[in-house]
Amino acid sequence: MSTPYGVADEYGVLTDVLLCEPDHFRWFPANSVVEETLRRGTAFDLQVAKRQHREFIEALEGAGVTCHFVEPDPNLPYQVYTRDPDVTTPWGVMVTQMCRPQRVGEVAPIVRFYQEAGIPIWNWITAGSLEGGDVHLVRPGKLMIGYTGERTKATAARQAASWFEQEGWEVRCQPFAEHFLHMDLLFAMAAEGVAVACLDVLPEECVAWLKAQKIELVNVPYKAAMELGCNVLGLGNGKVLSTAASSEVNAGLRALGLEVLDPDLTMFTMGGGGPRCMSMPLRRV
Ligand SMILES: NC(=O)NCCC[C@H](N)C(=O)O
Repeated sequence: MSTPYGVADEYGVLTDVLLCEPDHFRWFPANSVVEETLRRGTAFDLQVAKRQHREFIEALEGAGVTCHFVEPDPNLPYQVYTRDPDVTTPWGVMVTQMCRPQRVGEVAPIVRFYQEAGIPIWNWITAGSLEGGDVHLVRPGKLMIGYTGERTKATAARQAASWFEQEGWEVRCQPFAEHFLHMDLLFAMAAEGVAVACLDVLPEECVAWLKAQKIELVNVPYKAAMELGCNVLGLGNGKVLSTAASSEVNAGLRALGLEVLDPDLTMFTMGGGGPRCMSMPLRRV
């Protein structure tokens, strides 16, 4: 690796991560999860969100991860989901292209962060929108990009795929239904060769491809997936960051011998994003 930053998979020991404080976080209808939250009339509470985000940081720091922060911008209510405007690769950052008008501006503080940190920009998506929640480095050399045609367009998925393929990677571009927002509502790596997956929904050919990569899948039922049960963050060293509400998923991961950290993150999961959406790994070893 030519720089001290870079990520080739989702389970090497996480040393550095990019977050954003939820100073300007609020819910607005942007996806099926938050639409359901609003339909139920659940009250948003910024103080609770701030307290939960602090617990999230404490869990990461307790696991030895250094947290870096992008500058919060009052115009960007979903900036806390740092997964989406960028993807760290072994060669530098791939800056993505956000779909929703309310999130397009996230590119500015993200790029400013990388420039100031001296982390190189490797590539920049130009072929339509692509959001980081759809990009999964399942093993070094094996990438899956989900696309619904909404948040991530097929053209943009192919553009990203071509850059990874030029580096010798195998890339699977996987279509799925728009209702599920990002692939990381249905699937995420938890540890080497272990992922959580909503088998009710993931297309069969996708499940077959993951199994061919020798990935064991911990099933997450539909209802739990819509509560962000799949949205875990692998920390390496046998640790995984999930949430307190995902008790069945956590039990499944513990049964495989993994240590599960489970802060309460309901203010964020009810907005459509969990631990994976709220973090962009900058370096794994
Ligand atoms: N990777 C993710 O799934 N990110 C969550 C984004 C949630 C945010 N409320 C959005 O709709 O864009």
